[in-house]
Amino acid sequence: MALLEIEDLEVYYESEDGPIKAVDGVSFDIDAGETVGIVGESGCGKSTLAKALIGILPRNGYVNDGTVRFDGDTLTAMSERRQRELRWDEISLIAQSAMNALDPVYTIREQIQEAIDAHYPKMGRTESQQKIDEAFDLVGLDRERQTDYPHQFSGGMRQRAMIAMSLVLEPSLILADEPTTALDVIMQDQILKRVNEIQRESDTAMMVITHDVAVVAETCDRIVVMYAGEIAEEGPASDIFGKPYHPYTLGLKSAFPDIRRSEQDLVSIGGHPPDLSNPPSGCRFAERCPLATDVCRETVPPIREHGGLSSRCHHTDRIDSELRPVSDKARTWQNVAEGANE
Ligand SMILES: Nc1ncnc2c1ncn2[C@@H]1O[C@H](COP(=O)(O)OP(=O)(O)OP(=O)(O)O)[C@@H](O)[C@H]1O
Repeated sequence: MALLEIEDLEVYYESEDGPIKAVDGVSFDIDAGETVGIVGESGCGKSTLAKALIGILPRNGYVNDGTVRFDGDTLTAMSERRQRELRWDEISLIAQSAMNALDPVYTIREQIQEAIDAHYPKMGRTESQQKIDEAFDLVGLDRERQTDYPHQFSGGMRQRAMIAMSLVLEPSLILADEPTTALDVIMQDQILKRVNEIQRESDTAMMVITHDVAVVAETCDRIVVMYAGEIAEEGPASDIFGKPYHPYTLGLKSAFPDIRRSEQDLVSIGGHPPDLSNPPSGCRFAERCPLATDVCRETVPPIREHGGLSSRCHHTDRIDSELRPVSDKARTWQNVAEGANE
């Protein structure tokens, strides 16, 4: 049994134009100790998915259908109170705004101590101090800085402190929503690798949410690529980055600079994701896809398997010959938006 099982999950937002289908029929599992990356452009439903998993959707958001099981318990059938308890005990969120979540009037140590007190009210001071020291060591922060206030920390250090705070509580699952957005690339890489090591030592599962595929390339075991509320493609990280079979993944991959290659076109996928209150009836990516034909615009694509990959595309058989060779050229993606392949 997987630690987290998501089955046909639908998470919608109420709006004047009808429900916004931010997550629309998403299914995947995360095993204990596994790191799964959720990637996709802004607005594809990544944060909504994370918020639904731990029951912190905004007032107009709701789980329309589907189930989420955590360690065998069905989260989607639980009261919000029970979900909250579980969230504190077992699932920890490192949110986009984590860096700013520290309270300016308390020292870092006091804030971590408070989190420990809330979770483990019976733990003595010596043990909790030991845990804080260990957590500081793990994220590479100097123990002597525990008595600093947040403003004495740089952005990167504040983020490390937040990660230390979530690790001290020993969750079984860490949800990291754009955990390193505000940091430079080298720092991002260092922190994620460190969290990765810690997580492997303790068998903690992790779900990393990001729009930057490079961030998750080395740290994740498996990648789920989301587009317009659906899973476009999923599979082992090595295949997703090495040889994906969904046009969107190819575009996304080319849109991020590869530091190992010196000469590279700056690629951006032309056009915009569809309106999620009225998504297209066929493939949601068709309008921006260089391979799209009539069948894509009319019929929901089947899920095709290529090795370990599952790709929701009508034309996976044309990827190798037609798209892969030109996927890193800017014009491949620009022409579509300009209607050149109609
Ligand atoms: N409170 C809300 N009310 C209505 N629609 C919302 C709300 N929050 C998000 N949405 C919509 O739901 C869709 C998915 O948004 P979500 O924030 O989950 O995407 P995302 O992939 O996490 O984007 P980002 O990377 O920018 O955070 C978008 O179309 C967004 O406009």
